Amino acid sequence: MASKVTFIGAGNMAGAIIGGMIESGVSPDDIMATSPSDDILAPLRERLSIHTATDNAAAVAESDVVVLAVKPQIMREVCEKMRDAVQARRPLIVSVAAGLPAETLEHWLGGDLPLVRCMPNTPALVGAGAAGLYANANVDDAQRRLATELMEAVGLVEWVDDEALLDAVTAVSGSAPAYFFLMFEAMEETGVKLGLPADTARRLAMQTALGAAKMALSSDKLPGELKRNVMSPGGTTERAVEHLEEAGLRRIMAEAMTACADRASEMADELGKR
Ligand SMILES: NC(=O)C1=CN([C@@H]2O[C@H](COP(=O)(O)OP(=O)(O)OC[C@H]3O[C@@H](n4cnc5c(N)ncnc54)[C@H](OP(=O)(O)O)[C@@H]3O)[C@@H](O)[C@H]2O)C=CC1
Ligand SMILES: O=C(O)[C@@H]1CCC=N1
Repeated sequence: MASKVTFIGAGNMAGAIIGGMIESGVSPDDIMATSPSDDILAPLRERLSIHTATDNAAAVAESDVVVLAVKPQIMREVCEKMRDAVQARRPLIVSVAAGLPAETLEHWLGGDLPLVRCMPNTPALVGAGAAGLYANANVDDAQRRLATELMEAVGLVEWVDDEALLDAVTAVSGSAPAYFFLMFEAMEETGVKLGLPADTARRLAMQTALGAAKMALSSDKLPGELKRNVMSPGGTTERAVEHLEEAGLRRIMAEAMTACADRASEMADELGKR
């Protein structure tokens, strides 16, 4: 990727994407990150050799792609302060913020801009991210390819035609690493109660999740069949899976994921007013 990409905000999500980009071979010379605090930027300069700046408008002036990666709560102020620089340069805008609608972001930045909304996740850091992308009507084919190239450097990319579906993507993948991390905590705790050392239980649980995901991704069988293949009749897995089903795991997942998607749309109502 020869385009100059600037990340406005250098926190968890931007750090994960930048780390994954460099790991995949993108030149650090093409990457810039901004933050009000040089304490956050100094390690990025030293560890990753990327460019950094504390002035968002100055950074935008040299960019082909501007990734908005600050918290949704401060996005309006951040966008309005760099509006003139954005309008002068007219880069492709990529927002990773949960909830905030494309039309609102475009308006805060002065209007009539090519803007891609992206819902990534933090496994981007290890090249195993999953992202949903939506393009507004100003994005041309070359810019769509550019956004795809940016996010494919750090994982899977799925485009959606309906912006509202990004709330579903948030529930299925954006927030979902946390569901699995919670599961690892629970499995480790129980492994310890059953007598294993904590680090042994943790490693076994994590390796099993990795193996199950790899196997499901490479298999032509659906997850239900792979699950049944582990469940010997009258055996141990059957007992565990019956317990999970009776305890309502599917209902709990449905409620949690619906709450997640609802929160994204609530955030659009709370924070996304023009
Ligand atoms: N974390 C995740 O898993 C995911 C997050 N997202 C989205 O990514 C965005 C960022 O989230 P996340 O990385 O978790 O948040 P973080 O708080 O980790 O990162 C945001 C960064 O922006 C910095 N910042 C604050 N003000 C400015 C400013 N004026 N200019 C530049 N930078 C500024 C903050 O600095 P300081 O702390 O000093 O204020 C902080 O380092 C959010 O919109 C979120 O919805 C999307 C998908 C997944
Ligand atoms: O929790 C959040 O709001 C952000 C968006 C998706 C993951 N983290």
